[in-house]
Amino acid sequence: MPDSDVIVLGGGAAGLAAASTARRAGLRVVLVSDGEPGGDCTFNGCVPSKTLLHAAASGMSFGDALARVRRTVSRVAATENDDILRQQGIEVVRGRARFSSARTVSVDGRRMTARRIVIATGARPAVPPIPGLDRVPLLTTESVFDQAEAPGSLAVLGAGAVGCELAQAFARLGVEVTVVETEPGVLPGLDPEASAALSDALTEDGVRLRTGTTARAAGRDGRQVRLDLDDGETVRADRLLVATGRRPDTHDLALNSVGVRTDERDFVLVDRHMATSARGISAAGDVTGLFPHTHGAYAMGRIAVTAGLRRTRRPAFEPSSIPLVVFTEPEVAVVGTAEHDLAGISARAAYLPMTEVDRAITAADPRGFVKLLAGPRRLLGNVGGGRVLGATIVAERAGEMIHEPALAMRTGMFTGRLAQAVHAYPTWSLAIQQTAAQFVGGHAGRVARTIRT
Ligand SMILES: Cc1cc2nc3c(=O)[nH]c(=O)nc-3n(C[C@H](O)[C@H](O)[C@H](O)COP(=O)(O)OP(=O)(O)OC[C@H]3O[C@@H](n4cnc5c(N)ncnc54)[C@H](O)[C@@H]3O)c2cc1C
Ligand SMILES: NC(=O)c1ccc[n+]([C@@H]2O[C@H](COP(=O)([O-])OP(=O)(O)OC[C@H]3O[C@@H](n4cnc5c(N)ncnc54)[C@H](O)[C@@H]3O)[C@@H](O)[C@H]2O)c1
Repeated sequence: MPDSDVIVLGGGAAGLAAASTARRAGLRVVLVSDGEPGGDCTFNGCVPSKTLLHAAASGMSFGDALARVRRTVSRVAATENDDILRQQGIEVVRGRARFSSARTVSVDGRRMTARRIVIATGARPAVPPIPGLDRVPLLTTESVFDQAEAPGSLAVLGAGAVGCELAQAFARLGVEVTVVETEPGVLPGLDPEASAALSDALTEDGVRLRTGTTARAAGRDGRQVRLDLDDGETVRADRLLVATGRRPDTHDLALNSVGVRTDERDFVLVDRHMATSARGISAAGDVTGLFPHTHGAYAMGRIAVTAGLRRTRRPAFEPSSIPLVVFTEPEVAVVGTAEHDLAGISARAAYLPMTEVDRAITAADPRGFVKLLAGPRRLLGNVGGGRVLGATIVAERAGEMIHEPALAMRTGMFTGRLAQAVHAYPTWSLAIQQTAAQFVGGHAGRVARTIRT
């Protein structure tokens, strides 16, 4: 008889979701984590970065902003600590886990068995193999929020979500920021217009953007860090933040020994139900590389447990209608497919600049736009304006506005329905109705255009 029904490895968003879902289903659960419950989101990710952005936007000093970050992290951490988990009936074991067999895990010499095991060990910052980088002091998201004093200048390697959010926050806190990004624009992979709009916003905040180039070498110049770029330029800064993506935390789990397959970057391979290649072992969250955001990790953690309990109608992870938000100002929010990924589908795009949205005008920040993409439904074609395939929004409140198109996608709603639903005036969300109206007639002289692929 195994010691428990489920062992969850990792106490981040995915692990906490898996453990509480299993507990609610009446299962005996052990949560093993070598870090505090809450994981990256609470301690190194969403919570400190959003607090820092907010503090920087409200004009706080560097010292006050960092103090606020520490207080906020403690407050959030207090809602999910070991005691609270134990009160829910979850056994918490602190330490680093390793598989001994497909049903056995060892933690510091203690062996535990279970019917099912969920791997939710997350990811860590990945440092690229740039010559000299291993010999300079560098910050990652695991150390950037611990700085006691403001650096005079900061070089940021990578302009993904971390690079853009933290570049804006530090620039607003009075730090001279230079961002170096290999790809031609910031937030590569997203709609190029969103990337351009965010580049403009970061530049307005005083961030120097060096895109389409990378560091070929790193070194020190006195007390400063030096990056020699491919294009011949040299960037010097007091501190260097490496924000070039993540690698899964799988290296010492002994996954091979239990038949859990990983991809070429060591992310755990799973099916739609979060099952790995080894029977009885599931995985969830950043360790799968599927949708590296807290709400995705949480959804995967729940599915990893519930799918294992059912033989029919097993829940599946569907990232295609889950939104993501980059919390810069303006915010960038995305759901579904981007226009450049619509090859082979006869689709239409509707576009509304925020300069034509009264709420944005009254807020004196008409930066950004709403773009909705819609395509024909099977049998019904473009009747009712077609179904929503994706949305990109750049706006002060884009992170709130994106949930309407996300819900439309999730429920297979026609764009005509979004256009028919009377929205309150003057809200940011009214822009969604006005954009959707372009698929079924038009709005203020604008009509949806056919996308040429
Ligand atoms: C700066 C930053 C900002 C972010 N902002 C956002 C945001 O605004 N919104 C959003 O949705 N997402 C954001 N993210 C992403 C989000 O933080 C992650 O997607 C999320 O934390 C992933 O959760 P997880 O449970 O998969 O992994 P983690 O939170 O990394 O948890 C994994 C846990 O497992 C433990 N562990 C690892 N190996 C072992 C082992 N062998 N044995 C025992 N325990 C182990 C680790 O210590 C850790 O506690 C941000 C990330 C960063 C870095
Ligand atoms: N708001 C959010 O939801 C949010 C915020 C922050 C982070 N996150 C998540 O955290 C994770 C880490 O974020 P991230 O921004 O570090 O990773 P990322 O993968 O999103 O972006 C990394 C960027 O670094 C660039 N890059 C890679 N190597 C480089 C090099 N040698 N020189 C210059 N540029 C280089 C890439 O082209 C890319 O643009 C991601 O999964 C992200 O989704 C989410």
